[in-house]
Amino acid sequence: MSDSSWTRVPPVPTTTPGARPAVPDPPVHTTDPGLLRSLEPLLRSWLPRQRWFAGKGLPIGGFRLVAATELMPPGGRLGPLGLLHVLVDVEQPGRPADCYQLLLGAHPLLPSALVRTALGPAVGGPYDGLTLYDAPHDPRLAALLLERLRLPGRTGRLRFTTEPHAVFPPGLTPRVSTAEQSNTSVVYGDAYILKLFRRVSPGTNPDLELSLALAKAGSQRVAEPVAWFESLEPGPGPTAEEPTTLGVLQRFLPGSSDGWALALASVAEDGDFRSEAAALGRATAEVHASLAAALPARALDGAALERIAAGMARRLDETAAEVPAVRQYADALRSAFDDLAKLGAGTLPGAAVTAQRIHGDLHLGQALRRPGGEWVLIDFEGEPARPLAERRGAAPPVQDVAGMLRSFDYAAHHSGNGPWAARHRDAYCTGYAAVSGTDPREQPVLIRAFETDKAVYEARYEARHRPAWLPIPLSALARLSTTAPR
Ligand SMILES: Nc1ncnc2c1ncn2[C@@H]1O[C@H](COP(=O)(O)OP(=O)(O)O)[C@@H](O)[C@H]1O
Ligand SMILES: O=P(O)(O)O[C@H]1O[C@H](CO)[C@@H](O[C@H]2O[C@H](CO)[C@@H](O)[C@H](O)[C@H]2O)[C@H](O)[C@H]1O
Repeated sequence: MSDSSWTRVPPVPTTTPGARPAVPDPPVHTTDPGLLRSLEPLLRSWLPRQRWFAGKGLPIGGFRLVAATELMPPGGRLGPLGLLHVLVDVEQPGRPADCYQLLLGAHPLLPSALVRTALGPAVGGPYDGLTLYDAPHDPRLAALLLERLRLPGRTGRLRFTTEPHAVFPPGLTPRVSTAEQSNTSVVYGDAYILKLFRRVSPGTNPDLELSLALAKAGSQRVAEPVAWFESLEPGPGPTAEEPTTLGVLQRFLPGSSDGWALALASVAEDGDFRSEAAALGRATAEVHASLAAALPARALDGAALERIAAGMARRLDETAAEVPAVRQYADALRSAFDDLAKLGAGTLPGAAVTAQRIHGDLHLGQALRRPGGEWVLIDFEGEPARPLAERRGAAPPVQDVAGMLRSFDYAAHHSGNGPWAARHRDAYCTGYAAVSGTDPREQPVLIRAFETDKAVYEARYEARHRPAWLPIPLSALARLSTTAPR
């Protein structure tokens, strides 16, 4: 992203529901090195404590202010009343700089409800003497963000887009979602949910791209995006001209339960969740069909399959180097990827494989069951650890199926009921096959390779974030290392 800038903008005008007044004239950009100097000591201590901070355990080398923009309430003035929007690059040894989105409030004296969200008092710079805190937790500033989202247009280098039919009623009470998350979400009056991406990559986030494509195709399997905002700061590489997605406001699905919670409840009572699992399989296949129709899809040639297999083998090697417990299985697991490459080379038989846009990180927690029983898929971001270009590429849909099969295994092993997994994995595949016409169980080489790749990813994820859960993917790797495809 480009030179540092600090943007102070005029107040957002008051609006009435449905009205779309123009956004004020372009604001003034100023460079203020004092701002970064005052933020630095606070960020050094606060950032590593955030769940979404990717570089945990590594020292922070330095910061680079990408952009700072102050959003103002109607009639507001700078300082305690505004919301400071910051994009900052964080440099750490051994990894490319990560760009984080911060939304900060500043106040001389924090109310007790906000104390735990404090970064600390700023010393020097434009906020000297004010305590900075995480703005999404402040209902006043969260409401200000929603107010800004209802007005399409630019504020500095931030661009706000609103779907023409979206009408936000006034007075929606904001609350930060307590779900364990990679990002931060604010729920407004059980009507909308605003997901604020924390670690941002230049370009369009697939969560916006895919849920918008599905909604525009009339799919009922997605929560419709109604507004979003982006940074117009140019980024490096091929997406330099594309805006960077920062936040997406979607319809909230009240009364829905996530698949992980439902599955855990079923495992605990050794219950029968098979009709729900089959419905989820059907929903997955419907989403795949809609994505294949809306966005490019193609048949994969042998060389492409061999490249996919090589990528899986590389990730296995990287994971074995990072997670010692994986090493004992590595040689045996490589056979899964060798078989996939042989499928590509034509020395193992198998049906043609297509690639298309997919969910990319499908698991039970990414499926919401509405009160009427219909499943909706959320969070189309892909695996957060993969580069954006890879997450936006086409991939075989069996990758999503494998992700969900892993999730049934997770739910069962989490509560020590292995047989539950087998029954529900079968039911999910039956549902998927009924709609797609392709039964994943009849593609043993493909499913074993993708399941292995996912379990390898999970081993690294758990080692980094939840070491106590590492035995779950390890037990899958043990199974997959001895299971030849059926
Ligand atoms: N449209 C929605 N309606 C209701 N709840 C939602 C909706 N979208 C997300 N959620 C809730 O918010 C949680 C986090 O959303 P998600 O998109 O998975 O964020 P993250 O990428 O940060 O993990 C979900 O587990 C779900 O409980
Ligand atoms: O939902 P996220 O996009 O943050 O996905 C990441 O975190 C998930 C855990 O919250 C992780 O999923 C793994 O644990 C789940 C149970 O908590 C399980 O259902 C999944 O099958 C398992 O992969 C996901 O891998 C990670 O990308």
